[in-house]
Amino acid sequence: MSMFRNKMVLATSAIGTLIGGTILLKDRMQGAAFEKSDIRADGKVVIITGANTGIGKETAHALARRGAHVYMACRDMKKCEDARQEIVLDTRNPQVYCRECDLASMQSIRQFVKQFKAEQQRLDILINNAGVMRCPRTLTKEGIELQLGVNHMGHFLLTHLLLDTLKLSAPSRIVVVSSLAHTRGQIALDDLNSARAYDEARAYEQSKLANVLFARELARRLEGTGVTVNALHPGIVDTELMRHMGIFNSWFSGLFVRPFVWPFLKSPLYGAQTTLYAALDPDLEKVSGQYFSDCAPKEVADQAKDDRVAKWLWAVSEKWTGTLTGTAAVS
Ligand SMILES: NC(=O)c1ccc[n+]([C@@H]2O[C@H](COP(=O)([O-])OP(=O)(O)OC[C@H]3O[C@@H](n4cnc5c(N)ncnc54)[C@H](O)[C@@H]3O)[C@@H](O)[C@H]2O)c1
Repeated sequence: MSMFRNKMVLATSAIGTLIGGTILLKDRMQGAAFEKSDIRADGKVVIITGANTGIGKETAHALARRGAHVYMACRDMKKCEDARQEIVLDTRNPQVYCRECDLASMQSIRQFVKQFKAEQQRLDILINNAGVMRCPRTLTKEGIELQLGVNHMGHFLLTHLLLDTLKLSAPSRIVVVSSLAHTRGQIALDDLNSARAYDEARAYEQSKLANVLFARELARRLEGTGVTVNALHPGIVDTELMRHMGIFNSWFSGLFVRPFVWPFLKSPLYGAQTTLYAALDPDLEKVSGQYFSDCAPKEVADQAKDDRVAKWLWAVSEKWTGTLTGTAAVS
């Protein structure tokens, strides 16, 4: 009997140590918090794309708490409204708005900007956050491969249409949520639209590299305007982003993969910290063309420093989004 009791005590303390250790590890893996948490954003007008879930929702929440006027630019109005109500209830800031913006449709983006400009004279912070990862090959309304279309091209058009307002509101900021995945990315100069060959992971990595190339090229073009643009990696964050990756959504993964991966994932709250840092830290007011991770500057991959590719991508993006002509032409 006493041997049985000893075994029980041993097993209980082993389980306790395992749980305690896992929680401690999880805590350590959350990464840096944006330290200047008392910084207010009262009256600042902010647009956040993909603000109804994950990192975008936490970013919207934190900015609303700091007093900003937050425009949640989302595709799904029902989910957006649910998130908005949660944020307003918690922050008591009524200046949080849901607006439809499907980044897979140029017409939707143009309509969003038209409505926004009819309501607001200024824009202090634009946060290009929305993203889709490793989905099966799908096309946007204009025929652009979805990951490139939403993660890069849609944001390219959105930013372009808002530049005049951002310049008038200077000092103002553009924050581009990229990813560490850009380090594995290559821009397929001969098959940008993945028409000949499609690989879900490669298309995501290409789109995230495009984010960094875009941020750096735009920063160069905006020199002297008072509008800054920086890109970032939010960390590996526990969000719905992996919804298309079957391995992470099966019962098998729920039982045998997730428990082991969970301690190493940031919560969405911590995933939003580097975005908040880039959007609000006063020390970054004149910093542009940089890349951040864990609330600190970080070197980008060599292929993200290739100015010739950045210029090529810029020219193609202008053509495919119709920023010069008003009519998108994908080829
Ligand atoms: N989660 C991570 O580990 C991680 C790592 C690196 C980078 N990122 C980047 O962080 C950003 C936010 O991702 P998340 O992790 O919060 O994922 P998420 O899936 O929770 O959020 C993505 C948001 O983008 C929106 N979105 C998708 N397609 C859209 C479209 N056509 N139009 C408008 N909105 C659209 C979704 O509705 C959602 O609100 C993405 O750009 C992602 O690439 C995430």
